[in-house]
Amino acid sequence: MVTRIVDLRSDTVTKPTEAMRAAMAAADVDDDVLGTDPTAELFELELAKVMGKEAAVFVPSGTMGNLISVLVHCEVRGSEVILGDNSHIHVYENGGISTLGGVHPKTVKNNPDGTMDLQLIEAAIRHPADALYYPTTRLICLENTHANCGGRCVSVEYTDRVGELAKRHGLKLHIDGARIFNASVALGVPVHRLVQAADSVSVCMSKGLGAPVGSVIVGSKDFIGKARRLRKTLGGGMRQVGVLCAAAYVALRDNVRKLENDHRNAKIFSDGLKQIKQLTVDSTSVETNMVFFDIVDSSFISPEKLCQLLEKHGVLAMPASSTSVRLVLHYQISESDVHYALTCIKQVINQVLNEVGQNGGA
Ligand SMILES: Cc1ncc(COP(=O)(O)O)c(C=O)c1O
Ligand SMILES: C[C@@H](O)[C@H](N)C(=O)O
Repeated sequence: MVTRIVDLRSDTVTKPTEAMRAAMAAADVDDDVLGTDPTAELFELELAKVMGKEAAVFVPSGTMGNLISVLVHCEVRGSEVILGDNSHIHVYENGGISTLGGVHPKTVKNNPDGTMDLQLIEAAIRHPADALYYPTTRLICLENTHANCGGRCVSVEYTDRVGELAKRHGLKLHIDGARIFNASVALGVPVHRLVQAADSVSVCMSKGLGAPVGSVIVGSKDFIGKARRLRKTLGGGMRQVGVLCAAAYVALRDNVRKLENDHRNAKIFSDGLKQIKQLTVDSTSVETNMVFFDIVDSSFISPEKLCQLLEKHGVLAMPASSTSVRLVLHYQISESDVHYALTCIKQVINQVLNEVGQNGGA
């Protein structure tokens, strides 16, 4: 009988706090499609200010935030976007920019730290004056923190250099900032400075910040005007959305300060995993709330099997590859939960080792 749940599958699993639920219940609402929901307006103004941009629009998900941003920047037929081959937009968003927006993705290899070599980005750019048979590059996308690169932070210096490169070539820069507040806290750089070079940012309120639903796109007034219209086209126009914005407002107010503790717990987890000889973890890559670890010999236990056995102890995690597992820390995971999960991982590995009759143990 499982009496304790430690959910490390993702920071998308965070549930609304009592303060969020109270704010949702008390929210002053009206019809946001008619532009009159006061709580939505208040929250959008606040987030635009925090991010240092002119305007903002609330959207149901980070996927829609990225989709709308790419499609507004690439509204001319035959447009191409340069993005990481391991980016969330390219890997986990159903190819929406192409299937719904007709935008052509031009991938550049992501480095382990989440960046793309500037020379490779520049080499990938295709200009309108180029050969008739080329698409035209109109946008570069970055991701900060970078989820598939272990939640690594992209520095403000690198972001600024990509912004300069984009401007030099008449391109726009979008940042998938699903976890931009994690990057800001880990780098010690104010979030508005971190995204200063970007023309648009999609910010998730529903991950480490803990709101139940939603993301926000920030950018210029003109850009957000087009984004709001495209949101409606995509069926994302919401009526009394102030109920959700009220929770997002509380998340912004209360939970940014909790991110540092998530990063601390990730480090504690990573250090504990290093003590288990059947596992390897690159602790230098643990910069924020994610920990990826490899099973040294996945022939004795696969990531899927390990996650299945851990679930019997109430520890929930997700395989990241055929040899690795991803753990994501969030403010509903305590340090005690971290130590409990580590104990369960050791127990499961010893259990399997005993079953296969091997010597040694975790
Ligand atoms: C880096 C990144 N971008 C975008 C998204 C999409 O957000 P959503 O799940 O709200 O569509 C996610 C994950 O959820 C993500 O990890
Ligand atoms: C899986 C992915 O879409 C999600 N953003 C996560 O990190 O959990």
